[in-house]
Amino acid sequence: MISVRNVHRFFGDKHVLKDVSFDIRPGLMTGFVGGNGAGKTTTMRIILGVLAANEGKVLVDGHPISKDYRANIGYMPEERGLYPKMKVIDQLVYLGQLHGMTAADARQRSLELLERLGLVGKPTDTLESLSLGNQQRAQIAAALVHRPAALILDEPFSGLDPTAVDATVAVLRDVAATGAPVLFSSHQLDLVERLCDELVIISDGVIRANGTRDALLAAGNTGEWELVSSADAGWVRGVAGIQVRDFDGGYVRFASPTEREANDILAGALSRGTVKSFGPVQRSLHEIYKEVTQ
Ligand SMILES: Nc1ncnc2c1ncn2[C@@H]1O[C@H](COP(=O)(O)OP(=O)(O)OP(=O)(O)O)[C@@H](O)[C@H]1O
Repeated sequence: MISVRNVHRFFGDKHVLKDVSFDIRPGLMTGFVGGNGAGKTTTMRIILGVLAANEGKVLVDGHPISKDYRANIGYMPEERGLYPKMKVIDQLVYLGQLHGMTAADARQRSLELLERLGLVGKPTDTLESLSLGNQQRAQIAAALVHRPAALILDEPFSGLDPTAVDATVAVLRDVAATGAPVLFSSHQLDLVERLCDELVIISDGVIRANGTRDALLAAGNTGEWELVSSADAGWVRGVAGIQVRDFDGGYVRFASPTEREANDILAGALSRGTVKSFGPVQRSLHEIYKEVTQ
């Protein structure tokens, strides 16, 4: 597990990371979410050691992160790192060799990654001759070629089409399944909600929320329920203890003191007709994000 502990960072007198602490657990995908300038890239650079913290530390399994561990992290930097004029396959093999792989192993792994990531184009194409989305796939392959022990990816999904997102997620999940901690930053909350196991929300250099995605979404429970039935749902307005918030024909949205009373409404609807849908109203990650970052 990678742990960021009480990290502060200043640029001049600008305090851009304020007591930042969170964990990146092995085997899981952790989404790092925050608006422009929130501090995501700065935090990632500090984990990688390309930037120093003014205060605080980065630990791996409770010990200060070592040079060797850092060298073995698969990193996709914000500024991307590949050479535009060099052939994609040559760069990947070169990066693999820098990490101690044989040329043959690096080539095999690179070709396998490019195929899995669905690179449209030839591995022998230069980076600059590829479309932006395909360049992005090559950059992702570059972070993965040496079978890293951990992954830190700055906006890996930006510019990818939905098919490429799915292919990338499948590959990242495979890396996580080897026990690697995986951290990725993103502005795309819908993607983060779908993809990550854990979430860290940062704004203005402060961690605003942190935990499993399911726990964060559950905390977004509103105590309200929605029901869509074939019969008119007007009768719900007469049920003691239930507050109807919205009502239109077979649709009703109501607040219920407990799940039990909400289920009684479901039973009542079933006795009057068929039920198309029923369930708690949950706030989206987008709504939770807006609330905690305000
Ligand atoms: N080298 C630097 N010198 C001065 N200020 C910097 C430097 N790097 C980052 N900052 C400032 O630190 C703050 C955090 O920036 P950072 O790049 O970490 O944010 P971010 O969350 O990654 O944003 P984005 O989503 O826009 O990439 C910003 O106010 C930025 O201007």
